[in-house]
Amino acid sequence: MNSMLEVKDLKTGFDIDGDFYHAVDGVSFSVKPRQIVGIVGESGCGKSVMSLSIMKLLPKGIGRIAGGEVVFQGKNIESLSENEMNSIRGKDISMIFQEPMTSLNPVFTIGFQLEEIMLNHMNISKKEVRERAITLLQSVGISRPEKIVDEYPHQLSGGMRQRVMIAIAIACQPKLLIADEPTTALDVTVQAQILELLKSIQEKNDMSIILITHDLGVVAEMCDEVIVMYAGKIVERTNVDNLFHNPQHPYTKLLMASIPRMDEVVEELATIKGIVPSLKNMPQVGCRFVDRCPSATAECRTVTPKLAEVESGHEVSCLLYESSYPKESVR
Ligand SMILES: Nc1ncnc2c1ncn2[C@@H]1O[C@H](COP(=O)(O)OP(=O)(O)OP(=O)(O)O)[C@@H](O)[C@H]1O
Repeated sequence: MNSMLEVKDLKTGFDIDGDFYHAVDGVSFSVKPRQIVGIVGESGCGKSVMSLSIMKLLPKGIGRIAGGEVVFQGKNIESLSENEMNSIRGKDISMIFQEPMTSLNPVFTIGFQLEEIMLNHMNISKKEVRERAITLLQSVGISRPEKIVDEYPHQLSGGMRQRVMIAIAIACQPKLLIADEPTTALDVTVQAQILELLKSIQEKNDMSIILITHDLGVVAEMCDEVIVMYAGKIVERTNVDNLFHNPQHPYTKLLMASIPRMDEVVEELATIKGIVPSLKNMPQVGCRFVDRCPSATAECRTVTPKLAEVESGHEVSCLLYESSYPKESVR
C-alpha cells in the first residue's frame, strides 16, 4: 500500500447564522505507512478542524465536510456508517489531545478506561485485558502500573496523564495516530520524554503519525514531512530538511525566522504582524496571507495562488514562484 491516508481536496466548514464558512479549504496530502507528518501553522489555521474531519468527529449540526475525500486504508470515510466509523476510531486511527484531563473521564479509574477500549475492539477476556492494561502502562514508562491502574486521573501529574492517554491511544495498535499538540501543556523536560516515547512506539508498532503542533522544535525532532497551513489552506509542503534549510513561502520563512537558532546570531527574532483572518473575514480571491506578507504585490490580492511543485516533493502556493512552476505540476 502506498498511502495509509489520503486527503483529497478536503473542504470542511461551519454553518454559522445561515452561511457556510470554510475552515479547511481544498487541502490535499497523504500519509504513508510509518511516516510522521507534521502540520504546522498559527492558531486558527484549520489544523484541528482537519484532524476532526479525518476522524469524522466534527461538532454535530454545525460542522461538516462540504467536499473532497478522506481515504483511510483505501476506504472513503464518507461512505462509512457511524457504526463502521466507531469500529475504526480507537482501533485503526487513534487521537491524542493537548490536555488529557479533558479526554480522560474523571469518574473512572485509569484501568477501567484502558480496559474499556480493548474490550470494545479486541477479542479478549476480562483477565487478559487487565494484564494487558498493566503491560501498556509499563510500556509508556509508568512505574508501579499495578497501583496506577486503580487510580483516578486527578491523582496523576500532567506528564503521567499524557502517558496514560498515549497508552489508551495505542492499546489496540492503531495504524494511524493523530496527535494534536500532545506536549504543549507540559514542561520542556516532560515534553522531551513524551516525544521520545511517541517516536519509540511509532517505530516499534510501525505506526503513522499526524503531528499537529505550532512548535517547530517538535517538528525538527519528530517529523519526516511537514505541511504548513495558513487560513485553511496548505501554503507549503516539504520534508523537514527543506523546511529548515530551504523554506520558500513567505509565511514559512517568517515562521522560521521567529524561532531561535544555535547557528545564527540575530539581534531580534522576527514576529509575524497581524492575525490569521477569521472565517467570516476570509478573502475569497487572492492570497490569504496578503495583508501580512512582506513580499506581497497588487496581484496577490486578485490572483489566487495554486499549490505546485517547485522541486521534487516540495510544493509551494505563492505567486512569487508561480512563473517557475512546470505547468503539469499545478493543482
Ligand atoms: N465549532 C466551531 N464553530 C465555528 N468555528 C469554528 C469551530 N471550530 C473551529 N472554528 C474555526 O475554524 C477555524 C480553524 O480552527 P482550528 O481549531 O482548526 O484552528 P487550529 O489551527 O487548530 O488552531 P489551534 O492551534 O488554536 O487549535 C478558526 O477560524 C476557528 O475559529
